[in-house]
Amino acid sequence: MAPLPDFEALRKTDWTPFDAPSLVGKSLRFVSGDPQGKRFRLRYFRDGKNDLVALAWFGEETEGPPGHAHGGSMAAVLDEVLGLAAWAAGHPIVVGNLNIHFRKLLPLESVAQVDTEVVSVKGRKVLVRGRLTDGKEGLYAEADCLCIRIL
Ligand SMILES: CCCCC/C=C\C/C=C\C/C=C\C/C=C\CCCC(=O)SCCNC(=O)CCNC(=O)[C@H](O)C(C)(C)COP(=O)(O)OP(=O)(O)OC[C@H]1O[C@@H](n2cnc3c(N)ncnc32)[C@H](O)[C@@H]1OP(=O)(O)O
Repeated sequence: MAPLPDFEALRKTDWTPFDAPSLVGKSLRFVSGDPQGKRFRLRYFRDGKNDLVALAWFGEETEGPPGHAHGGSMAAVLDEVLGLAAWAAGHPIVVGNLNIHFRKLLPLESVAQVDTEVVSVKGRKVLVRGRLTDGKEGLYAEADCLCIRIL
């Protein structure tokens, strides 16, 4: 069996844990609902700038290209994390448009980092930008997520 992800080792010292269900309820099951699952395992934090950040483990069941994550699995993670970033910034939204550039294959059984930033708020439209990386120089994907306020 593959080694379990060591989230604590990857967590930066100025990150504080973020409790997603207490903000948006327990319906976020597709991506982050099973912290011990074989597909995804996610942990949420706020970083030193108060932006939402996620550590996301891509298990073997996310496979697309041999040995690597399916693009749809990366899209699912980005959809949830960037939408949740808007909620965490005080905007009750759904995702209207998610535009992803896939830059590099993401190896299975590895933990990736998703950094987020709310870049603009115009009326009901909240634009969130995200980067899915290896936590260092390696960029797997970057995305712009247009969120629309529903409340
Ligand atoms: C019945 C259940 C509702 C329950 C809600 C309760 C809880 C909230 C739900 C989820 C939150 C939970 C956790 C959040 C964390 C992660 C989220 C996961 C992300 C998702 O997985 S979430 C599911 C996927 N998501 C959808 O399933 C959306 C389906 N869709 C719609 O629900 C509508 O389509 C909507 C609301 C998007 C817009 O509809 P609408 O009628 O309210 O607004 P309208 O069309 O007037 O647009 C207003 C202005 O936004 C611009 N605009 C709209 N859509 C655009 C687009 N696609 N591209 C570019 N611009 C767009 C217009 O151009 C206009 O711009 P302007 O004002 O400048 O003219």
